[in-house]
This record gives sequence, C-alpha cells and structure tokens, in this order.
Amino acid sequence: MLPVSESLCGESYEECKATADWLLSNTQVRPTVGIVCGSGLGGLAEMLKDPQYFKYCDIPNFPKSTVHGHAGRLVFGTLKGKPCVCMQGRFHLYEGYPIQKITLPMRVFKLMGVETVFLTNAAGGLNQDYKVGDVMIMKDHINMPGFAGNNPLVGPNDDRFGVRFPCMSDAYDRKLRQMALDVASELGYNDFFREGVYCVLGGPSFETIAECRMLHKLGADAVGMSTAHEVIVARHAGMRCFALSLISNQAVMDYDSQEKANHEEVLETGRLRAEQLEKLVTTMVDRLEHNNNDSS
Ligand SMILES: O=P(O)(O)O[C@@H]1C[C@H](O)[C@@H](CO)O1
Ligand SMILES: Nc1nc2[nH]cnc2c(=O)[nH]1
Repeated sequence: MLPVSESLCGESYEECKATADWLLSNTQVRPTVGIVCGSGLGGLAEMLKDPQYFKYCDIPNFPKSTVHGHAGRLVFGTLKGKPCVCMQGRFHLYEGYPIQKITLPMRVFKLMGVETVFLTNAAGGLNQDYKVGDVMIMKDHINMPGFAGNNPLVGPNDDRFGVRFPCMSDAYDRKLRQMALDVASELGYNDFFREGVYCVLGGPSFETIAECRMLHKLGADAVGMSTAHEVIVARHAGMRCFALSLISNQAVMDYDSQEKANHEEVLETGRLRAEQLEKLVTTMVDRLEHNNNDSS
C-alpha cells in the first residue's frame, strides 16, 4: 500500500478514494459512464437528466478550472437511462498543475464505478484533408510531454489502480470506434467524420509553423493540449476510452498564410458542432452494454 505521504500531488489512492466517497455520499447516482467535455463542448453536460452539480472548488482534492469555455463543475445524472458523471471543463498542464493532479478525476471516476470514459477536445487540424468543423475519432495519440518524462504515471505505482507498465497500443477502444463510425453514418455525419492520430503538447502557446510541419511529418492528424494524459490514467485503471477531437481551426502550415490560431475561434467552432456531437455521444451511450470487457 502506498502511504498518503508518498503521493506526488494529491492523487494517492487514499486521497482519490476520499474524493470519490465524498461525491458518492452527496449523490444517489452511481455512474458507470464518465464524460469529459473539451473547450466549447460543455453543452454535452446539459444532456444529463435530473442533473446534480458540484463546483470543482467545492470538491475535496479537486483543482480549480481556470480556462474560459470550461465551466468547472462535475455533473451527475442519467443519459438515456445510464448513470453518468460529466466533467464540464477539464484541467490542462498549462494551467500550472502537475500532470498527476490534472488527471486525478480519472482515478476518482474509477473509484466511483465508471467503466467507460468518453472524452472530447478541440484541436488544430494538421491533416491537409481536414476542414474546420470536422470531427476526428481518436484512434491513437502521441504524448509529446511524455517523451520528456512528463507522464501522469510517473511516481510510485499503486497496484490498486493498475500495473507499473501499462500497455497503450489499445488505448482507444476498437469496438467503440466502430460504433462511432456506424452511428455517424446512421446520423448522416459521414461528410465530416474522420479517424486519426492526436498529438498532445503542453501549451498554452499555439504551435509555430515549423512545429506544425514537424508534427504532421511525425504522423499526427490533429494537435491539442489535453485528453492523452487522461486516457493514460484511465487505461492504467482499466477503464475503456473513446475520444473525439473537434477540428476547431486549421493548424498554420504555410509561411504565406494570414491565419492565426485563437481561442475564440476554438469556442465558436464548438458552438457550431455542439448539437451533432451531443447526438453522437448520446446515441453511443444508449448502445453501451453494461460491462467492462476489454474489447480492443
Ligand atoms: O480542453 P481542450 O483540449 O478541448 O482545450 C483546447 C486546448 C486549449 O485548452 C484550448 C485552446 O483553444 O482548447
Ligand atoms: N495545441 C493546440 N491546441 C488546440 N486546441 C484547439 N486548437 C488547437 C491548436 O491549433 N493547437
């Protein structure tokens, strides 16, 4: 067992358990589905029936949300009859929190009984076939901060969460990705649905032209500042993961371009696609089976 004092930044088993127990003692919902809303995509949380809200600042051990477009509250309720917990706003490395702290909610999800996590983000499109407003199913990620040792699993491993060296070749659940493609097709979304690789960087500055060109050459289709860390921690704890990137802006790849990435465009694209993303995730949750078989 890992003593509390050995936790790097308040993410020890005991601290996560205390947070999970506090939440469960304040709600009747026993969530099996967890949802994380990206920039400008918090409307998904409004889909929950009989919602119960907890501001992050009121939840023991939780960091505070500091980014415009991230409401900063946890919402409990049901979606298509399934008990859910939804992060209406997430934490990012650039907010100054240690990486172990920004991923703490994934461990709290696990300890509350969550089996499947749906994550969304806004990202810049590197793939030249992508347009603003496209939605990319994440089939894989490149964890750039991890190359420099900034991985959320750095520190003492607690076997109660997962193994020391977790596999990541199956991070994005194959069955859920196929389900998303099927649902997108049924809903008539084929024109703007893609599948690709997301690269996470630390932010908060957007990328230079040379960086975008390099990331594209390395095999990334989209670039962002979140999600991959959460997926690493969720997979370590054995939860199934499905993630979507809304291509909110084109990454600038050309020195003649006048385009400039900015957060307002990111939020605006979120507003334009919100309804379709909500419909897709809601339909997927409706079709989820109540088990946690690793289907990748
Ligand atoms: O939480 P996500 O990854 O959707 O947020 C993206 C990355 C930055 O936080 C912000 C940039 O506009 O949007
Ligand atoms: N790093 C990064 N994150 C984003 N989030 C939304 N758009 C972008 C982008 O172009 N780059």
